[in-house]
Amino acid sequence: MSDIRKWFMKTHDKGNNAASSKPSNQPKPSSDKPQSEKTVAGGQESSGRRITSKYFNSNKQKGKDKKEMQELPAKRKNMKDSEEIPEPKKIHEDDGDDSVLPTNKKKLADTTPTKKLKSGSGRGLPQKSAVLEESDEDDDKDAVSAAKSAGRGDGGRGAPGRSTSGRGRGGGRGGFMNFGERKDPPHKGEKEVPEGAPDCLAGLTFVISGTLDSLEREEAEDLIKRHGGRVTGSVSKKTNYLLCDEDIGGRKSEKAKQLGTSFLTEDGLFDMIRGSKPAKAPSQEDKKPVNKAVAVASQSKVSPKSQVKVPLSSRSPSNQAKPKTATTVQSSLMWTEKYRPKDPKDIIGNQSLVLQLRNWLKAWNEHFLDTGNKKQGKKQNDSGLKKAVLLSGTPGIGKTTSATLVCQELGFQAIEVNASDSRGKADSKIEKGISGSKTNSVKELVTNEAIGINMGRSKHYKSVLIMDEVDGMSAGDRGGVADLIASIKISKIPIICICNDRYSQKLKSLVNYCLLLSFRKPTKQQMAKRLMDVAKAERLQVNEIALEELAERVNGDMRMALNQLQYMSLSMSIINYDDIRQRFLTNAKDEDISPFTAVDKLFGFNAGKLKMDERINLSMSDPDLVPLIIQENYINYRPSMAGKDDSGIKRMNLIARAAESIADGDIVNVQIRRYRQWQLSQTSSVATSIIPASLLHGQREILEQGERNFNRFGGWLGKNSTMGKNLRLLDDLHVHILASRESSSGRDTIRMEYLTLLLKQMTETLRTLPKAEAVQQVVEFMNTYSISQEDFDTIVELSKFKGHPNPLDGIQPAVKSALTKEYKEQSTSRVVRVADLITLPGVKKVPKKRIAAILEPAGEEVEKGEGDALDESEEENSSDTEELEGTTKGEKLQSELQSLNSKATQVQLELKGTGNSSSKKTSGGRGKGVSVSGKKVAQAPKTTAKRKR
Ligand SMILES: Nc1ncnc2c1ncn2[C@@H]1O[C@H](COP(=O)(O)OP(=O)(O)OP(=O)(O)O)[C@@H](O)[C@H]1O
Repeated sequence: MSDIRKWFMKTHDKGNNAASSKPSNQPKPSSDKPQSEKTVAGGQESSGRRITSKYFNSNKQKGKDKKEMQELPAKRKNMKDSEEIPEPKKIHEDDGDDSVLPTNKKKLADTTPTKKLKSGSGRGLPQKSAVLEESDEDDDKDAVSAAKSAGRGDGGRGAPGRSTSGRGRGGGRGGFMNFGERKDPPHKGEKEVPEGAPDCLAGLTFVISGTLDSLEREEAEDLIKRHGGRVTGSVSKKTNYLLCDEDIGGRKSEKAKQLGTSFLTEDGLFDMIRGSKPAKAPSQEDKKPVNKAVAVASQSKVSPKSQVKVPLSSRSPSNQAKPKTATTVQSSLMWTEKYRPKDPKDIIGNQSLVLQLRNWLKAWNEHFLDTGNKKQGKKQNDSGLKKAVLLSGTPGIGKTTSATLVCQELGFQAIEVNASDSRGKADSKIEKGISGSKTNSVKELVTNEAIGINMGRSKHYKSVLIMDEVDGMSAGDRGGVADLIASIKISKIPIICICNDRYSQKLKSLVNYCLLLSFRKPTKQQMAKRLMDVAKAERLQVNEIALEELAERVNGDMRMALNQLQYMSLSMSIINYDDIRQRFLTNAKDEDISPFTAVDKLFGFNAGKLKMDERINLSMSDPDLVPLIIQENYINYRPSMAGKDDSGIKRMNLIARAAESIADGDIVNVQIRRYRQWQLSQTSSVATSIIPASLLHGQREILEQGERNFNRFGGWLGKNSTMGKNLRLLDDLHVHILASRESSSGRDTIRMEYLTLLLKQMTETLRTLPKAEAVQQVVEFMNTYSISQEDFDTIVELSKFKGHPNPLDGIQPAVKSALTKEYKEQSTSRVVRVADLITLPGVKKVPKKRIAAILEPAGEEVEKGEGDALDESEEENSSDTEELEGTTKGEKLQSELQSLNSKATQVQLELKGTGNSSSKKTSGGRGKGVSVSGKKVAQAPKTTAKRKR
C-alpha cells in the first residue's frame, strides 16, 4: 500500500468502483482543452468548496455532469446538488454547522446546500478563507518549492517528516514566525485517495494553489507524481491544470486565466485518476494517454529491447545487444564508471564551462610553453591569462570528468594527483624537481624538464597535472597551497585544480593564480534524461517523473543518482515514484535533524498525534541535546492537556510530573554514562524527553518580559562548563595557598570558609585605607598566601552572586591599577616551590602545564631544576614524616613530599612587563626561598603535614 493511503482514513468508498469502471472518465490529456473542461466540471461538482470563478464551471458540461454524478459516491452527489445553487457567502454564515452527520447529508442537501459541503468536517470554513489567501500568496512567493516547503527543515530536506508531520517551516506567510500555523485542509483525510492506472497523468503538468479540500499540498503533489504527472511551482504555457479548490484570485490563478489554463479541483483530480483505472488490464494500454516523455519508458515494458535507444556514448552496440544474463564484467561495473561520459559533449550541463576549459588548455602551449624564460613568462602573465585553472562545484557534477575528457580530446596526458598525496611543502631548494626524498610529486612533475621541453613536439609528452580536492587541505597543510602556487608559477605544464568550495579560506590566494570555472549542478530535467538513458540501457522500467524526483533528492549529484539507481536496480526491475520516495525515506532516517526541530515537533501543538516510534526517533535524533533543550523549555509550554483550566493547577501538576520524569531520566542517565549501560538509552529518552513533552506539549509562551518565544538552548552545558572552569581556578588558588603553607585545608574548605575572609581582607583594605598603604598591605597579604593576580580575580569572580553587589564596588580604579603595578613590581622575582606539583590524596593533580602557565617564562626552568635539592626543605619535611606515619595516605604523601622536596627548586620568575627577560634558577639554595631580589615572597615555614585532611 502506498504511503499516502496509509495517511488517509477510508471514510467512504462508495461509488469508487463504479466510477473507475466507466471508461468515459478516462482522461485524454492529449487534447487539453476538452479534457480539462470535462474534468474541471466533474471535479467542481463534487468539491465541497466555495467556487467563484467561471473557470470552474461551465453550463455546457451539465449533461455530462449529470451522468457523471450518478457514478459519484453518495456524499459527492450531495455536494453536486449543493452547487447547483452556488451561494459562496453562505459558507461563511454556516460556519458553526459541524454537527451535521453524514447520514443527514442528503436531506440537508435539499434545504441548505452549503451545509452539506461541510458534512463530516470538523471545522468551519470562515477561517479557511483567510488561510487560502495566505497560502496562495505564499505559493506565488515560493513558486517552485512551495509544495515542498513543508518537508524541508533548516536548509535540509526533511523527507521523512514531510508527509507525516504535514507541514514545516516556511509553510505560510511569515515563514518561520508562522511555523505550524498553516491550516489543515478543511476535509483533511476524509476522502479516499484514489489509485489510478500507473502513469495516467503522464504528460500533464499541474500547479497547485491554495489549500485543497482534503489533501495537504505535499500529498497532492505525491499523488500526481505517483501517477506520472508533473508538478511545477508557477503557471506557464506548459501548465495543463491549476489544481485549486477555490479561486481566490491569486497571482497563479490570474496567470492561469490569462493563459487559458484549465482549473481543476481536488475532486476533479480524483475523478481523473479513478477514471483511468482500467476495467481490464489489457484495455489500459490502449487508453493510456500518449505522452512523449513517459510513454517511451512505459512502452519499453512491452519490448524493452526494441525500444532502447542508444544515446550514451558509453554504450557500445554490442553492449546493448547482449541479453542481461550474458553481461559479464561490464555488468559488475559501477554505473558511474560504465556510463561515464566518453566525450565532453556527453557531459550534462556546464557545456560553456567545458568549452572555456578546452580553449584555455588549447591556448596554454602557445602562451606558456616558454615560461622557463622568466621575462617572457612575466609578460604573458600580464596579459591576464592564467597558468592554472580552478574548477569548483559540488561533488558529483562532472568536474573531474570534464577535466579528463577535455585533456583527452586535446591529446594531453592527464596526470591526476590527489592533492592529499602531495600537500607537504616541498623543500624550497628543489627547483629542478629532481627526484629525491625531499621533493614532492607536484614540484617534480611541473618542473620536470622531460615533460615540459617536449611539449608540443610529441603528443606523448603533452601532460596536464590535475590536482583534485585542493580545498581538502587541512590547516596543517597550508604550506601545500603555497607550494602549489609556487608550482604554478614555475610550471611547464598546465595545472587543473579541482575543488568543491572555491570560497574556502585556504584557497584565498590560489584563486588569484587560476582561471575560475564554477560548475553548476545540472537541472533535474537534464539529470532525469540522462538517467533515463541509463535505465533504458539497463532495461530498467522507470518513468521520468520518478527520475526527476531522484535527481531532486540527490541534490544534483549525478554520481549519487547513478549509484542509487544501480542499487535499486539490484532488487527491482520496475522503479516507480514511490520506490524512489521510499528509498530516500529510509535513507533520510540517518539525516541530521536539528535538536531544535526535534523539540519543536515534540512540543508542537499536534505532538499528541505523533506515533511512539516517531517520538522516539525525534528524541533519539540527538540524545544529548534534545533532553537538555526540553529541560530548559518545558515550563514555557502551556499544555494542551490542561485544557481551559484557568486556575493553573492542572498545568502545575503536569509540570510537576514532567519534572519528576526528567529527574528519573537523570538517574537512568547516570547509569548510562557511568556504567556504560547503553541499552538504557531509550528508557532515558522516554523519561527525559518523551514523557515531559507528551505532558506539556502545546503552545509556547514567554514567562519573562523581553524573552523571545523560541526554545532556548539547554543551559546545563554552559553552566557545567562554567563550573568546570571555576573548579580549575579554585584548584589553582588552593594549590597556591597550600604552597604558601599558611593553610592546609581542602579545596572545599577554602571555598566555603576562606574565600569570604580572603576577599574581605583584600577588598576592605583597598576600600578603606589610603591608596599607598592599602596597596602595600594587600600585596603583602597576597604574597603571604601566595595569591597571584589571577587568584585575586578568581576570589572576586567566585564571590559574585546574582542580586548581590560586585565585590569590587567602591574600590577606586586608581587603587586597582596601583595594586596591579605594585604587585608586579614586587614580583620581579618570586619563589615558586615545587610543592605546587604535590598530588594530595583525593585532590586532582594540577597539570604541569598550568603551573608552567603560572610561571610563564620560567616554566622550562622548573623542569630543569628538578634535579636540584633544597636541603632545608628536607629538614622541614622531616617533621612531616613523623606526623604522617601510620596512615597509607600519609605515607604516600610523605614519600611524595620527600621526593619533591629533594627536587625542590627555586626559580626566579619573570613576570610580564618587568623588563627582565631572563629567568634564573637558583638551585640548592638553603635559605628560605630567598630570591635574588632579596625579597622573600613565599615562605614555607609550616609543615606540609597539616595538609592531611
Ligand atoms: N555532468 C555529468 N554528466 C554526466 N555524468 C556525470 C556528470 N557528473 C557526474 N557524472 C557521473 O558521475 C561520476 C563522477 O563524476 P566526477 O568524478 O566527474 O564528479 P566531480 O564533480 O569531479 O565530483 P568530486 O567533486 O566528488 O570529485 C562520473 O563518472 C559520471 O558517471
